[in-house]
Amino acid sequence: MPGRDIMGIFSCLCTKSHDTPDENYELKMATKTRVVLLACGSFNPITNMHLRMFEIAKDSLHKTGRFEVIEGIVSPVSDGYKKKDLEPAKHRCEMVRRSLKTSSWIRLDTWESDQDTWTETARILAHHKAQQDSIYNANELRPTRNSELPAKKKRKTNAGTTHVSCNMLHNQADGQGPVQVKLLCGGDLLESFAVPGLWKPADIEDIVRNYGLVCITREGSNPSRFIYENDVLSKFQYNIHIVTEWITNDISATKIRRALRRQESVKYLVQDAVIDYIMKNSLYGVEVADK
Ligand SMILES: Nc1ncnc2c1ncn2[C@@H]1O[C@H](COP(=O)(O)OP(=O)(O)OP(=O)(O)O)[C@@H](O)[C@H]1O
Ligand SMILES: NC(=O)c1ccc[n+]([C@@H]2O[C@H](COP(=O)(O)O)[C@@H](O)[C@H]2O)c1
Ligand SMILES: [Zn+2]
Repeated sequence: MPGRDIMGIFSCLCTKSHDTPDENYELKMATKTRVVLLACGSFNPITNMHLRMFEIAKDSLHKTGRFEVIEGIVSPVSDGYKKKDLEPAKHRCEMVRRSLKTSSWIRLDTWESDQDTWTETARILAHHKAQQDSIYNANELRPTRNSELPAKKKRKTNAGTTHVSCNMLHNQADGQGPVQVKLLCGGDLLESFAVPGLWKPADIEDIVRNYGLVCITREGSNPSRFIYENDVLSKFQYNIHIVTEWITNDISATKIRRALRRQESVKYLVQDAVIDYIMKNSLYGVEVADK
């Protein structure tokens, strides 16, 4: 008789009994989904608000009691994005790297910025999901060929069939399920989904259906209303986590670049290590006094 998993979603034919909740049932129900937060953007340059975004999102996901955020990834867009005033990726990445020196859980990933051409965000998510899955498979899944299973666990399967789905089921039930990679963004990025021709409808659906979004409110955006007005986003609303940032801070990279161009201070708006780097490399039109 097919087993019944604790969430009522999966079933399998293995020897483990799913029919009666075991003594670890409550524990299993409390098991958290591990999440990697992926932020895509220009980071031109990275600001304190980009960094805050990760902290706010992590707190909010943890408060649900359902998620454990295990890593944050900053993925700067490649030079192929060709946005106005975009500094070369090597500079943007170096500023990200330096600004993350004080974080124990957020890291720079240069896979996207290393590409010669611009890459759609759905492809970036797919890349990082594949990375996570390969770690998961190597460390935890360890697919067992049916022939290697202990005799009492052998089942009638096609000879040599890999016992993956069943192992996966148990790993999930044991809380060791695959890591989810969610797109972390501000309200403006979410609302850019409505800009004609900017995002493929299939990519939008892929992102919200297969990955999930964590969206931080931002001055001038109303993510809840935006989702309400969009059929696809409404359908997958369960996979979109909106976080209201009450300590509002309207830092934007555009404003930072403007201030720098005008030789105004940006101290306490971006990390000191980033300011140092901007000064040393005369980025964003900064004129260095002793030059
Ligand atoms: N103040 C903020 N509040 C919430 N989200 C933000 C904020 N600043 C940036 N983000 C988010 O960070 C991600 C990367 O954004 P991006 O690099 O475009 O920064 P930006 O400040 O919007 O820069 P620019 O002004 O050059 O567009 C996006 O998802 C964006 O919505
Ligand atoms: N179709 C898409 O996948 C698509 C379209 C527009 C922007 N984006 C991404 O959104 C981010 C926007 O960053 P900016 O706000 O700095 O332009 C970038 O990472 C960019 O690659 C993706
Ligand atoms: Zn932006």
